[in-house]
Amino acid sequence: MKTSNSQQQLRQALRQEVREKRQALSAHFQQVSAQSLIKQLTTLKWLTSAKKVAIYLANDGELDTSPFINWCWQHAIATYIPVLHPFNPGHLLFLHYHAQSHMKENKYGILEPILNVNTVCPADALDIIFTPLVAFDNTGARLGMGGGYYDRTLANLSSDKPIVIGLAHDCQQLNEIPTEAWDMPVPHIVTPTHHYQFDKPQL
Ligand SMILES: Nc1nc2c(c(=O)[nH]1)N(C=O)[C@@H](CNc1ccc(C(=O)N[C@@H](CCC(=O)O)C(=O)O)cc1)CN2
Ligand SMILES: Nc1ncnc2c1ncn2[C@@H]1O[C@H](COP(=O)(O)OP(=O)(O)OP(=O)(O)O)[C@@H](O)[C@H]1O
Repeated sequence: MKTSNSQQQLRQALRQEVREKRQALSAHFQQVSAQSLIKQLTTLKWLTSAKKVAIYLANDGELDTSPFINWCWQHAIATYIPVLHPFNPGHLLFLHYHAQSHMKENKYGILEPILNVNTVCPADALDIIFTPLVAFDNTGARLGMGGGYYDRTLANLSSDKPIVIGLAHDCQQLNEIPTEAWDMPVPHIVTPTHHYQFDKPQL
């Protein structure tokens, strides 16, 4: 797909700016934010009936999800973590993640469970997909790390079943993200202080 170089440069500059902001957050702020995130998420009605959720392990100053993952385990909710697809570049698999999971670093230095086809969950079979993101705006536009992994995952969902919820620090909100045709907006963003809900655009 053809897109202007200046728009790509702007997106790259916004990514860099927000990544630097979140990398600069203190360990204490990260801890407090992770606890506030649990408070926000546990009020969501979808969590009451959820059995399988996709989540991520924080990297690069992302909002720390580990206390929430523990909360899920205590409430019999199975957690799944993105693993870079071994044969299908740009795609993700979601693998069961539990206290005994054997982990290794992927090419980006992010921990992921060692591949085991028996513990893969198809994205459509998840109840909730919590996505990482670099920046979001007040229309629900989402800018990721630049690999297109979640754009592909969300574009390939064949049902409306998984609820898609982006997770971010408040400082990751921007006034406007210049979007591309392939960008998949998210209907919900949860931060430590807010739950933003975006309406589907009218066709
Ligand atoms: N915690 C977490 N896990 C995740 C994601 C994420 O955003 N956060 N992803 C969401 O998609 C996928 C990984 N996507 C990523 C894409 C680019 C880079 C990255 O660091 N890119 C470098 C260039 C690295 C290289 O190519 O050598 C860069 O942009 O500087 C990291 C993760 C799957 N797992
Ligand atoms: N559904 C798709 N099918 C094919 N290519 C795609 C799709 N979605 C995104 N891409 C490609 O992926 C590349 C990266 O896209 P983009 O910069 O928007 O990623 P991102 O949203 O920042 O990353 P992520 O989704 O992993 O968080 C682009 O070259 C884009 O063309």
